[in-house]
Amino acid sequence: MTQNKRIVLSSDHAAIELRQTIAKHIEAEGWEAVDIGPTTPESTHYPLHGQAAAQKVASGECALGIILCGTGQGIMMAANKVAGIRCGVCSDTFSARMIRQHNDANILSLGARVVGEGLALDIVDAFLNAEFEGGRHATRVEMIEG
Ligand SMILES: O=C[C@H](O)[C@H](O)[C@H](O)COP(=O)(O)O
Repeated sequence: MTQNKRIVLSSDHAAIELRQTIAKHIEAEGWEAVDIGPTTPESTHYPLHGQAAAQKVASGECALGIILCGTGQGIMMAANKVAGIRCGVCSDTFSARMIRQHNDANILSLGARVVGEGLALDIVDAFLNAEFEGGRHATRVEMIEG
């Protein structure tokens, strides 16, 4: 893993509490949480928050990102529109590990209305602690980038 330990977090209104819990959890594990909100519960638009987090990863300011909405799906779609972003939605730890190892994903998306807190934290740990394997997977990731 890179020396950059900054992990950007963002969500829409559906996932504020879980996002803040994840931020505290990863800080306790030695990562630097860059939580870009929102912090108030008013209804908001997930594309804004997905794209804001994606920009921080694409620019190199943050090494990786964790984004959340109700299902994780809409905010993932928005993040993946930013060049250089590979974001997957995960509801299990195997997928969270594999999107790093095989797909070199740089953002994890979670659905706060899908997974409970305990599982979400395990998924986050699986994602952050996995490493891209390179080799044949690098060839395929380059093909995604076009
Ligand atoms: O993919 C979209 C997300 O799940 C949103 O969090 C969800 O659509 C928000 O729904 P609502 O406005 O009913 O809270």
